[in-house]
Formats: sequence, C-alpha cells, structure tokens
Amino acid sequence: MRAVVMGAGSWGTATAKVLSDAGTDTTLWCRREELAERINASHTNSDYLAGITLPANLTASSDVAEALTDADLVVCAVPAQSLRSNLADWRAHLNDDATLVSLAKGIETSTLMRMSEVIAEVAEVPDDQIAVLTGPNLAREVAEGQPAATVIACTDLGRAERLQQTFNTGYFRPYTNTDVIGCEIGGAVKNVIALACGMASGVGFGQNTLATIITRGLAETIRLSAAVGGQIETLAGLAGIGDLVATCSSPLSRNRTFGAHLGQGATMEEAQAAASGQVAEGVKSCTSVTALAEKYQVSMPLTEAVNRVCHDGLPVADAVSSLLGRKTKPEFLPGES
Ligand SMILES: NC(=O)c1ccc[n+]([C@@H]2O[C@H](COP(=O)([O-])OP(=O)(O)OC[C@H]3O[C@@H](n4cnc5c(N)ncnc54)[C@H](O)[C@@H]3O)[C@@H](O)[C@H]2O)c1
Ligand SMILES: O=P(O)(O)OC[C@H](O)CO
Repeated sequence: MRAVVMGAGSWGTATAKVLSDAGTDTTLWCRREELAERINASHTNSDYLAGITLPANLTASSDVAEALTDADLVVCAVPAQSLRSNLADWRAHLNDDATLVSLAKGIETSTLMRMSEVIAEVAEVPDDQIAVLTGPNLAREVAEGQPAATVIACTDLGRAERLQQTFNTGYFRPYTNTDVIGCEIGGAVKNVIALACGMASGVGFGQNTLATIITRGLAETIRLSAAVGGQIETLAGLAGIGDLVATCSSPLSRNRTFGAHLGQGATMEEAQAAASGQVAEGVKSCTSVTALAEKYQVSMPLTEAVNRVCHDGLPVADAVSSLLGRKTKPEFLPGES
C-alpha cells in the first residue's frame, strides 16, 4: 500500500502524519517545491503546523506525476472550491484502481455538489472507489497525537474497513459508515454553524447561546441530510454532533475564529486577513448550503442568516434579532427535526 496526500495544509499534513504513524508508506504532495524541500530537510511543516515533528519516513514532493504514480490511496486535501480544478490536473496520473479519499468539508458553490460527487465526475471513478474521512478532527490536536475518533464513509463497506486499518493508530481511531451523504452534509454544515457560534461568542454571548446554536444547527443539518438522502443516525455520531461540538467550541477552529472576528465588528476583509490564508470553508459553503436547502425546500434559518452576514452585509446584531423574531414553533414538527 502506497498513499499520497494531495495538499500540505494543516489537515493534509496532519493526515499524512497519521498514515505514516499507522505504518503506511506515505508521500505528502505540496503545491510549492520550496515547501516540499523544507519538509524533507526539517521534518516539519512550519507554514501550517509549526512545532510538530513529522515522521522521518514521511516524504514530501511537489511533482504530481511522481507523487501519484503507483499510489493505491489518494487523499484529497485541498479546499472544497478548488478540488475540481486540482483533480483535473491530477486525473491523468491516477492509478485506475486507486481509492480516493476526500478530506474537504464543503459543498461546491458552482454546482451544489458534494465532494465525493465532484471526485466521481472529474476523476471518472465509480462511487465505491471514493471514501470520505470526517469527524471532530482539529488538525493540530491530531498532529499532537491527542486521542480522537473519525468516520471513514464509503458505499463499499469492505473498502471502508480496509481504510479503517490503514488510518488506525494508537491515537486516531476510525469508525466505518456507508452513509457518505450524511457524513458529507454533516461536515459541510458544521462549518457554517461554527461561523454562527463564532459570531455569537464575538458579540459576547455565553454558553446558553452556543448550545442553542449547536442544537438548532444540528436540526438544520439533519433536515438537509434527510432531504438529500442521508441517514439521521449519522448526524448523531462523529460526523454530526461530534464535529459540531469540536468546531463550535474550539478556538483552533478557523470557521469559529472567522465568525468571532465578524461578531466583534470586523469586516469580511479584516476577518479574511486574520485567517492568514487558511481556509474557513463555511464562508463559501454558507452560500451553497443555503442554495441546496432552497433546492430541497428545507428550512435552515441559521445557515441563511450566516450567508446574509457574510455575503449581503447584514450586521450580526440584525441577524440575531431576525432569528429571534421568527414565529414561535414546536421543537419537533411531524416529519421534521
Ligand atoms: N484544518 C483542520 O483542522 C481540518 C480538519 C478536518 C477537515 N478539514 C478540511 O480539510 C480541507 C483542507 O483544509 P486544511 O486545513 O488542510 O486547509 P489549509 O488552509 O490549512 O490548507 C489548504 C491546502 O490546500 C492548498 N490550496 C489552497 N488553495 C488551493 C488551490 N486553489 N489549489 C490547490 N491547492 C490549494 C494550500 O496550498 C494548502 O496546502 C478543508 O476542506 C477543511 O475543511 C480541515
Ligand atoms: O478549523 P475548521 O473550522 O476548518 O475545522 C476543522 C475541522 O473540520 C474540525 O473537525
């Protein structure tokens, strides 16, 4: 088994470390040759995970053909909105039998497609060769070897089980799932809800508000996932509530931090500048998730409010008033969460 992780940002680097620690021969592909050389020389990726020592057997490369040739496992670790163009560049070098694993938590804005759908279309591989890895996995904590669990979802359970062994280490524990849709919707929507939690904490609201946003955010996630074809139980697991709790609570989350800047009164440009080039997927996915909800006629008021703050200039205070000013309703409606 030879694995390649395509993308050397925070999570790509941490995932390559997990694979190496699990005993898998792994290459980390970097866009910049200079970064690949630095990683090989210093065994650190100081641009994204400063202070973390990478395994000596983990090698970096900026050569797409060299990285992908003979790779049995291709882990896609670039942001959701650039996955399509990257895959188009990589396609010619992909091994026909390779398993493709998606790490990105987002919905493509131009097509409203999930990442596994983008991979199937662009790489022209069947669904059962595509898996999704998702869960409460803040990159720095995983890279430090702190205990965490994850979900590996694939419509082919046998493939998911083989991947489970490939990623399993003493600190990183994968569970399998065959509900790819539920896992992907969970991963994409939690970033939007984390933006809302960040906004609330930036304004100065406390734990009651955060718990309310997380819980009602989960209700939105379940409604959308069910409409698209996912299973409700998935959202009661690591890919749903697990990831929501981690991302909405942690100062390490880029989405929560981005939202906190907005809640403190920063402009979108200022919040973007503070992110230092690291991706907060929810900023773009709030638009695609809102559109997906409209397409499936699902009510997602928190998501819609985040989208209006990020892209229509709605002040955070007005978003709060409009959410609280909605008509009251039962917590659970028949056929709805
Ligand atoms: N960081 C985390 O804790 C974490 C955990 C789980 C999942 N994820 C998800 O993983 C995905 C990648 O996140 P990350 O944390 O590694 O992001 P990052 O911002 O740390 O790094 C992104 C990587 O993609 C590359 N990149 C950026 N724009 C690109 C483009 N247009 N074309 C090609 N490459 C490009 C960058 O050079 C970098 O290597 C995201 O969807 C994120 O939601 C992140
Ligand atoms: O830093 P964020 O907000 O992109 O979140 C990171 C991970 O997705 C947490 O599981």
